[in-house]
Amino acid sequence: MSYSYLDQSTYGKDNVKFLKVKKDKTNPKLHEVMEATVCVLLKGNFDISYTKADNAPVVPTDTVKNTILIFAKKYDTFPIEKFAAKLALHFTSKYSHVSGLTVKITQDRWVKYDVDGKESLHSFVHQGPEKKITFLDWDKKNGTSSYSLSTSIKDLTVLKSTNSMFYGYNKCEYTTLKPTTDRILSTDIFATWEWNSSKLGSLEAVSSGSKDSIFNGAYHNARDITLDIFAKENSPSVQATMFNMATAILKVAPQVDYVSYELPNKHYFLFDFKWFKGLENDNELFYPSPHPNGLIKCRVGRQQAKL
Ligand SMILES: O=c1[nH]c(=O)c2[nH]c(=O)[nH]c2[nH]1
Repeated sequence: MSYSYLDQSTYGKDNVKFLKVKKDKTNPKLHEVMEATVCVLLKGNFDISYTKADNAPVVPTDTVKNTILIFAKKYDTFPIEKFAAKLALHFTSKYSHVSGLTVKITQDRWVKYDVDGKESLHSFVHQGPEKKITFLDWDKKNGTSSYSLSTSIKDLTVLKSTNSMFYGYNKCEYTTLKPTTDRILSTDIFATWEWNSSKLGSLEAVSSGSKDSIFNGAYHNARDITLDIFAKENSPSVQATMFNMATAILKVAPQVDYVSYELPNKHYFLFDFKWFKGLENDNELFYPSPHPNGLIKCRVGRQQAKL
């Protein structure tokens, strides 16, 4: 009897990068670029490669990389949720011992800019660290209508210079924070919406493109709602604001079951100049305090209708 056993395993290729130019000869306005980073990790019966040093079942990670790039060339990569489903169906049907997989695709944000008052047909500005991410986790045994799929916006950095408050919190002998009705609020938005696979449709339907408008609509709605509420609300706290954002997204995305936010509270502290000839500071001069930062998370679901 051996001392150990293989409890879990998965493997594949991470950081597979490509830039795809989507050309449309009939309508040059539809010309787009996608820069993406893909991670595909296979699940299945690869046990002997770990326990017996037998590589017979191993689909090399190099093959996984080549497949991702060939598929990116041959098929539409927009939206990334569809491309993830396409890859998932391929790896699980091509190799019978692959029982499932995870696919993560991270898309850079390249946006066309205006030249002479008109949107350029082919020149883009990179929007910094902001990303769109999709994550698919699927086990073949559950059938193609049962999978776990989510989409996120990550690292969208925002700041508002007023209309943010924080007061009424618990106070004890450790509390030094002063309540405020006017502070800086800044965060790196990380929002995730989790799809209900039975409402969305099978992986075949997702990979066929018939759900593209649902994915595109949810992404644009989630981004707009996040930025809109951030700007419009006189925020009582990060907690209350993120809950309102999540609720608003659930209202417009019926195929989504949960919306999560993970928001650092990137503090900017008012500098006290009173020591300098009593100089007043009317919420004008702050110093960024990158650490420690608050970190506030929530996952919001839809209330079941009461019978
Ligand atoms: O919006 C906030 N939520 C908190 O929980 C918190 N805690 C803190 O010190 N400042 C803030 N701000």
